[in-house]
Amino acid sequence: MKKVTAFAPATVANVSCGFDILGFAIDELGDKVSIMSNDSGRLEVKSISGDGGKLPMEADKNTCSVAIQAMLSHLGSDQGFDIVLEKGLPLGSGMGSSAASAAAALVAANELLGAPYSKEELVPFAMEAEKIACGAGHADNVAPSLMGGFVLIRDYYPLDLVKLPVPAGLHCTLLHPHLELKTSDSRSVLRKEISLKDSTVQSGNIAGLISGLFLGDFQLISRSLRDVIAEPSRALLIPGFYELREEIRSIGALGSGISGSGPTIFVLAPDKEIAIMAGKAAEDVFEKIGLEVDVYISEVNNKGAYLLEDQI
Ligand SMILES: Nc1ncnc2c1ncn2[C@@H]1O[C@H](COP(=O)(O)OP(=O)(O)OP(=O)(O)O)[C@@H](O)[C@H]1O
Ligand SMILES: N[C@@H](CCO)C(=O)O
Repeated sequence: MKKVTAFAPATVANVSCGFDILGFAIDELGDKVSIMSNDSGRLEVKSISGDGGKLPMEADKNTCSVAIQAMLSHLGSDQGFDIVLEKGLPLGSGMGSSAASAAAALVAANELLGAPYSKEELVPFAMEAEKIACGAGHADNVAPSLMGGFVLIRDYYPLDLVKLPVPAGLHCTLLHPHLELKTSDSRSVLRKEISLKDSTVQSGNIAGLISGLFLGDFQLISRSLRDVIAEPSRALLIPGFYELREEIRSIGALGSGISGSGPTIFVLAPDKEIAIMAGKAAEDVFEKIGLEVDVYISEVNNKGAYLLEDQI
């Protein structure tokens, strides 16, 4: 039996001003999924490691199998698969953990089926899995995890994805304080209505951020990393958030914000040295609060999910 393994990276969704419409991918950190065809005609999650026993094995609850089922239904296929998931991402961290599982599973299963879909075409199937895990079928984790780089979701109905350029030198520091926040809970604290003024401010910033990526203008990117929609409600759930922001700006980073629905904080930096300094600043701030923090430094991953190895 042929076994195919794929890796899909962690992602930073929202990127401050792009609530539900912008995300980017990170290097190295991510989930691995191996898939093998079976004769049962069913999707069977055979094993999960790295999750502390917390994730569901049921095919209708795991994002790997839910995503593959959406793809098979679209193809009109009743092929069965055995699925093995190796979680590399912490749960409820804000690094797109459920999305990485779905993206890796889709890339592996797509390969076994003869690659009928491009990675962009796999995005809607991964969104079906996000509905199960997060309560909303948002694409700002699954699209960059599959496609790599910065991806803008210009519209959901119909889905319209735009891959954006990544300026040379741009680095990201991910700061993961040891707290767990569920995406569904962090979505429930959001205001349902926003004012005309906030809408204007947010539109200016998202337009500025995207222009900054195209122009490679770090100062414009820095001025645009501001969120008046989700951050004011969610920052209250992350101790030290505003104190860290001050430190981050003072060392020359471009800015910081909540990664996805948190509690991970992302920092954008113009080079690796400042990205490392941001990690040290975070360790100091969180030590004072008594919280442990994991620090990951990465360039923006322009490749997205990929096949690891084929075994016969
Ligand atoms: N393979 C999986 N199958 C089912 N549920 C999963 C899987 N991987 C993660 N989850 C769960 O999905 C839920 C949604 O959170 P997830 O872990 O994706 O959020 P996150 O990592 O905080 O990222 P973000 O805030 O960026 O969406 C969590 O309860 C998590 O335990
Ligand atoms: N855009 C989503 C991302 C969750 O990772 C949210 O902010 O809820």
